Amino acid sequence: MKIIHTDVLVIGAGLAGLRLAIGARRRGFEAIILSLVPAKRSHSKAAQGGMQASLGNAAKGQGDNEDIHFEDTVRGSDWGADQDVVRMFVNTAPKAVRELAAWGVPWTRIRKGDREVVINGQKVTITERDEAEGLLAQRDFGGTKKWRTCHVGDATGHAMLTAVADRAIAESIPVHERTEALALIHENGRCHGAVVRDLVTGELSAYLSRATAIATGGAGRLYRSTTNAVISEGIGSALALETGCCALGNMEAVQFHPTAIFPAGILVTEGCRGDGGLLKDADGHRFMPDYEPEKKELASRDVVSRRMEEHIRKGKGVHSRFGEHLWLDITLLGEKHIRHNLREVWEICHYFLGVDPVKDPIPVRPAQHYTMGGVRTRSTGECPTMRGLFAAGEAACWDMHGFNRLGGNSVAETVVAGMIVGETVADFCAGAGGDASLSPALVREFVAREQAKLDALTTRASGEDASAIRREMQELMSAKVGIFRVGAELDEAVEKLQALLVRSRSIALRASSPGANPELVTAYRVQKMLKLALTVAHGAQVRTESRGAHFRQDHPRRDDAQWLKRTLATWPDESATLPTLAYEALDVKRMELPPGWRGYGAKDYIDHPDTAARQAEVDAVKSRLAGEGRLAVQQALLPYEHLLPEWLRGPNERLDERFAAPAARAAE
Ligand SMILES: Cc1cc2nc3c(=O)[nH]c(=O)nc-3n(C[C@H](O)[C@H](O)[C@H](O)COP(=O)(O)OP(=O)(O)OC[C@H]3O[C@@H](n4cnc5c(N)ncnc54)[C@H](O)[C@@H]3O)c2cc1C
Repeated sequence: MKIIHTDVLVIGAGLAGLRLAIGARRRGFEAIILSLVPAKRSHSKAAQGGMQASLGNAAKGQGDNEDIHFEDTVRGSDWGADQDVVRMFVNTAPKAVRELAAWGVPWTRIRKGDREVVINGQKVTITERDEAEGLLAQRDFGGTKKWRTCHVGDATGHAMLTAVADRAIAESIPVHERTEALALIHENGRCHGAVVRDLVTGELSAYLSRATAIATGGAGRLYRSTTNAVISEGIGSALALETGCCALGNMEAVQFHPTAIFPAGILVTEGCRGDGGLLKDADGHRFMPDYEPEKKELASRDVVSRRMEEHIRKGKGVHSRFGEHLWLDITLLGEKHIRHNLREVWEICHYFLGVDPVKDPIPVRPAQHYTMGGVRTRSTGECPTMRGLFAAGEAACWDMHGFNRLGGNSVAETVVAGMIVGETVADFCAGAGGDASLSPALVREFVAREQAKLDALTTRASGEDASAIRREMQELMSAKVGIFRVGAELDEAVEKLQALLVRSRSIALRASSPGANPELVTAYRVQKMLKLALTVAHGAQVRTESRGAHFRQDHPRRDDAQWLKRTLATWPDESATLPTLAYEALDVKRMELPPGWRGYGAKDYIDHPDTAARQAEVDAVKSRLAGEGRLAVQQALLPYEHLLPEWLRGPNERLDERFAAPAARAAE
């Protein structure tokens, strides 16, 4: 048995895993990163539209700051987010975007003077300030009050991942690609690393580490229709779940993106609507202003996706041989803008659809896009119930997005979380927590257990078909645990998923090769995916309210009185067919932004009993400190800086502040 030792084992080589490993390496610790694919093929590469950071450079972003980004994110989350984490995030995002610029990300820059843009369907001229010439540009995105999304055309993830992966190479961090973590090695609430399968040879090894971090991305492939890559199967989250003691947070919070190309499910970025694209129905009518007069196409994703499906249900969808869809019309942006700022969109439409978006509308319908839930951690990234285990990025629930993530906040989260959690991991390795004694027998036992599971699959003479089970799971999730949910259908979904899980325990293969064998991979992954699917469906079944992306037709109101809490799902034991659910209350008395109306979507919610008192306190602090500037008010309401590593504390500089009169600056 091969045993590999390292200080830090990072499972996942997307933006979050790479940035986390760089942080630990810079503090002097050895790190190894595992990845199913070469690092630069990780799913982060697919991010198109951009990264939110409140720089306030662009004319339409003027006046932006951390407070506005904070409010947008908390409202976007439908008050599900941890406000400490959101504060840490909004303060660090501008630093992260600048770090990436220094690492070579060719951010789209501002050119001073007049330029024509499309706002609310109209061509408008805006003037970029002289002093902003050459600074990072921002575009508009959904659910935001300011233009805040920094981007590299519409290939932002590509540029970011290339730069961060190159930085990891420069820091001499090895990526063991085409390897897959199958199980965490743990004992008495202490993680010691993972059992890892070589996807080419099939050989199992033990990777032993002082600290282990899960950064394995989302679980989109639980659904049939998703914008996610084929490797986004949520396996890292399942590894934590299978320990029996780590919880997954808010798994029922699943995002559906409004503009997936129909029927392929490939994403066209929110940047299309941010730049002025319109949603239209079968009659060519722009319908979003009818539902959302304030934010129109740029309400948050959960709201727009629901409105689109509602409109299709009213008979306004476009009929095609694959089913119904709506149109995304970006023709009004003009060829120059599309070929320059939305080049990937043009190419995707051209090559995958045979549609020229310069001249023709794009067929779209919402599809699964993002996993808000994940491995529950503290605000600094460590798992509260397993020492030595950490998580970051889409696989984690630390919990920045609550029940709905804003566009552009995910790639920003990956690098910010990498910066913060990388420090937590390094602190852990440097402190007493980094020492752990481990018996060789335990390692042998974990490896043998995984080998036995694989052997059972490759030697069983007859049994269930792994691909068929997986397809049934995906169909079920899309049909019954989608955008609109209802109790009876969720009951049915849970029951059928349980039956599929039982069937998956007797899968037999046609190809029994223990090495490179896609059928074997499907077989062992689907067993884990079904457990995840059950955390989603059962969480949705029990949560009898609507919040963000979790919408119950039979319970359409947000109910803060009963449900202002985070779902924690654990898996009791290998024979179980249902997760155990527990709940963690969110503390309204500490909230900087107490629950209220989001500014879009339904205005109909049940208040938490503490909301009115906390709102009165917040108002009193704001009026008492009115003359002392926003930072003083913020500190009084929710002190969070102690949670950040020292080098990430402190305010961010902005153009407005640099050019402001000294008196005004002091007040800031
Ligand atoms: C089409 C698309 C466009 C998007 N555009 C944007 C955007 O414009 N702005 C934005 O903010 N967000 C966007 N997002 C979301 C964002 O891209 C992702 O949430 C984010 O990049 C996830 O990064 P990550 O590092 O957490 O995971 P990933 O980049 O998904 O990386 C996961 C890594 O884990 C590895 N892995 C998985 N399982 C295992 C295992 N068992 N063992 C070993 N390795 C494993 C994989 O190989 C991979 O290296 C988009 C998402 C999609 C689908």
